[in-house]
Amino acid sequence: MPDEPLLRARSLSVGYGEEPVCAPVDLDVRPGEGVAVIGANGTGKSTFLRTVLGLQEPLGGRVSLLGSPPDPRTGEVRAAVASVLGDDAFFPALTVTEHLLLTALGHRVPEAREIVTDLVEDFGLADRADALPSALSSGQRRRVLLAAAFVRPRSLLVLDEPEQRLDAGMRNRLAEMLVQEREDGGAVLVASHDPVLVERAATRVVLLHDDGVQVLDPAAGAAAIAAL
Ligand SMILES: Nc1ncnc2c1ncn2[C@@H]1O[C@H](COP(=O)(O)OP(=O)(O)OP(=O)(O)O)[C@@H](O)[C@H]1O
Repeated sequence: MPDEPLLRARSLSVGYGEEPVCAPVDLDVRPGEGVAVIGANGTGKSTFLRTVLGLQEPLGGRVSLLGSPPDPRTGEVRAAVASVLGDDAFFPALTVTEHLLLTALGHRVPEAREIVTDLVEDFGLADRADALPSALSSGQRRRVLLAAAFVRPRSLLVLDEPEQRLDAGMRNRLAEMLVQEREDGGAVLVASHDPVLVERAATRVVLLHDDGVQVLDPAAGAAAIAAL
């Protein structure tokens, strides 16, 4: 279907057991859009992201990713959807550069070495390029995980609180990268507590509550974060 969004949720209820963690969500995410999901701690942002990625079952309603029920195992989803959630998994004997090269080569990125070198620079890791994960700070490990999402082809980028453990300079650069992503026709879905990131990178904001879901413009979304 030509008008099919990358992601569509209709009355999507997410949670654990029988218990929804927030009100049902309606959402479409299309190329060129940046959607930020905001809300107080425990309102279901991560649960929502995991559900739309097919990592957990919805409690009710409908969700489609690339036009089908989300399944992270399909080649189509693996090729088009890059995500960084809360997990922190590394090969202990591979350096920063080797992790990024592995990801790039696994996704058949042409000129992988050049792209990895540029991203190592963009993520402020040039002086740690040959370091093993055990020799990185927590913020540097976070940068490697984020760089791995940017090193591979993608139509939809899904990030769960990417600002975590990043300093102010890196948060600003990340916001710029997300704007560029949209301007290049990519789509971004990001859960965040960072008002600056949300105001700059989002085109639309979804505020999760127990009793309802509000759609806000980016400035109102940033103000809502400050008031949580
Ligand atoms: N595996 C689980 N089993 C049962 N309940 C869970 C599980 N994981 C999370 N929860 C609960 O679900 C609710 C939503 O959690 P979630 O992590 O989605 O919130 P969040 O909005 O991402 O929070 P934060 O801003 O703190 O990251 C919370 O009340 C949490 O305690």
